[in-house]
Amino acid sequence: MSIHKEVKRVTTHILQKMKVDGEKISMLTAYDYSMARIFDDAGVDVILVGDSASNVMAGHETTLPITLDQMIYHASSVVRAIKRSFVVADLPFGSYQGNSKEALSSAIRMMKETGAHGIKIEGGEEIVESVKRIISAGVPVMGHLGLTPQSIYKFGTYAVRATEEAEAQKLINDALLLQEAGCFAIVLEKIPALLTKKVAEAIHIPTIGIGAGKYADGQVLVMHDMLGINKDFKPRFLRRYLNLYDQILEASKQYIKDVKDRDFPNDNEQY
Ligand SMILES: Nc1nc(=O)c2c([nH]1)NC[C@@H]1CN(c3ccc(C(=O)N[C@@H](CCC(=O)O)C(=O)O)cc3)CN21
Ligand SMILES: CC(C)C(=O)C(=O)O
Ligand SMILES: [Mg+2]
Repeated sequence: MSIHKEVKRVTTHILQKMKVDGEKISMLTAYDYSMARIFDDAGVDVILVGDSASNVMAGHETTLPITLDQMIYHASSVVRAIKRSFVVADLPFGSYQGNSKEALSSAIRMMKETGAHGIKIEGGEEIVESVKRIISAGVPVMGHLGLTPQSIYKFGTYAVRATEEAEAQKLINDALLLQEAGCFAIVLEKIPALLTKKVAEAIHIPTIGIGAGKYADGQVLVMHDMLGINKDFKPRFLRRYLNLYDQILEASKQYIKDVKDRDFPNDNEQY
């Protein structure tokens, strides 16, 4: 037995209890071992291995190009760092939309090859059958409604979603269907705060918002955005906790200067 204090791992039951108790859920994205280790240490409840890796790790314009193999590489790296947080991995575009059997085999690959604790897929009514099939295999599923980046070309913009009554009604209905299908939580992305309030009150599972306002049961941000590594991404919903771009830029410039000036390494930094 370990001599270290055992940490209580976050489970879907604990996340459910947090909603009931009114304790807000914290979620951040991570894509690698070193960052996941810091977030787990900090006590973040959920770590999302987002397909935003396609943007922030690989430099693609959208989330569409990232593959299941690449997501598995990121998720397995994150899981190796975790002691307490609940790890959710996005299934990427093209790995689940075909049919529920394909969705199940992608979810099983993700769970088997990474050790993640659950998966997230985007969509409502159209993915309900897949959600049910994945959950019946024992895999916790997180839903994702509102701005769903994998269908960006269907909408054409990253503008706020569900501002019209019909779209808002559809979103509430989708949330109810995902709950009924067995999802343990739902991400709500870039929708009006008052619609988030309605959804959060209409369902008993936690809602986790990004650009969805204060009434969500939890919040998620992409790590590069909240740490200020992403210089040009500043939507109104984003709060920056550091300006790492500038700090890393200055540190790199200092290193370059020290090398050029023969300042590094000094006598103590060599053998
Ligand atoms: N770095 C990063 N952060 C994210 O939050 C994120 C990703 N990447 N990649 C996948 C999706 C895409 N997401 C997005 C993308 C754009 C906006 C956004 O508000 N964009 C514009 C407004 C565009 C418009 O109104 O038409 C902005 O203000 O920057 C929000 C979330 C969220 N996800
Ligand atoms: C923005 C969050 C919710 C996400 O899906 C991602 O990072 O891929
Ligand atoms: Mg995503």
